[in-house]
Amino acid sequence: MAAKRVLLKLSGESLSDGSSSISANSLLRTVNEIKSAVTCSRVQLAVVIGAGNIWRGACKFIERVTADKMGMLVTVMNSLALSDALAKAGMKSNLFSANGVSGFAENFNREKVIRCIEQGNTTVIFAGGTGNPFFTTDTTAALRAAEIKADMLLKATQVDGVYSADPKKNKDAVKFNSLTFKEALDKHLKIMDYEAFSLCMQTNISITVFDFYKDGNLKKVLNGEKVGTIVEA
Ligand SMILES: Nc1ncnc2c1ncn2[C@@H]1O[C@H](COP(=O)(O)OP(=O)(O)OP(=O)(O)O)[C@@H](O)[C@H]1O
Ligand SMILES: O=c1ccn([C@@H]2O[C@H](COP(=O)(O)O)[C@@H](O)[C@H]2O)c(=O)[nH]1
Repeated sequence: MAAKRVLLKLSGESLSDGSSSISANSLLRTVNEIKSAVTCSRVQLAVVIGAGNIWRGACKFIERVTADKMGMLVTVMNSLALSDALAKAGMKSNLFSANGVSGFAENFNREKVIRCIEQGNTTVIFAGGTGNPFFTTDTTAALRAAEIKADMLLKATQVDGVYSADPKKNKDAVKFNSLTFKEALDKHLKIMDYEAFSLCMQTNISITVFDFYKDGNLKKVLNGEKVGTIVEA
């Protein structure tokens, strides 16, 4: 059976314990979840990590474009942390960044990335967002998934799937086991932004939204078990 090519979107919070933005324990847990999942399944893994643990891109004294650049830079920091923690756990990774962050990461180059993924035995990490302001790392994940022709996008988050409304704000929200891209877009479900859903719809890459904080869930998703919510055509 051919290896599945998977784009895993981690939130910045996966590196944080709440009191410190990047905590050793959270990094270790995240890496252990990845390691135990990839060692038990045939998978070519690429990762995009958000910046919500450090920067959310808003401040009245900072222009939106500047704030967005800061957010993209934070994803470089988080990616560097993840890359080192993977290395400590004995896992190889290759870090590519949008825009030049010379000396910190290699520039994103699609052909090189695909060669790297095909050689296997590495986790490719995409830093620096799309390289453009006004976007998010969810959209980055959808974009990179399309560029590398991923089979699926996994959104690792703090909720156990897609709900009719934000379950953290609405106790009556109802969970979907599955839904179509069109439904997700029409219902304005804010678990991911419009651009990310729309790009995955155009490229026919399914999205699985699952609770990353339940131990073993990533492994279950990669092994094809029904976890979370799947959004597909
Ligand atoms: N319809 C919905 N179904 C499920 N969750 C939803 C929905 N609408 C909004 N949410 C919220 O979306 C959040 C998604 O968070 P996500 O994992 O993207 O973290 P983030 O804060 O954006 O991370 P980062 O900025 O680091 O990428 C969930 O915590 C959830 O509360
Ligand atoms: O392509 C991109 C990606 C991200 N940004 C900015 O970075 C922050 C952090 O990303 P999250 O997805 O919210 O974790 C985002 O809010 C934007 O400000 C960007 O401009 N372009």
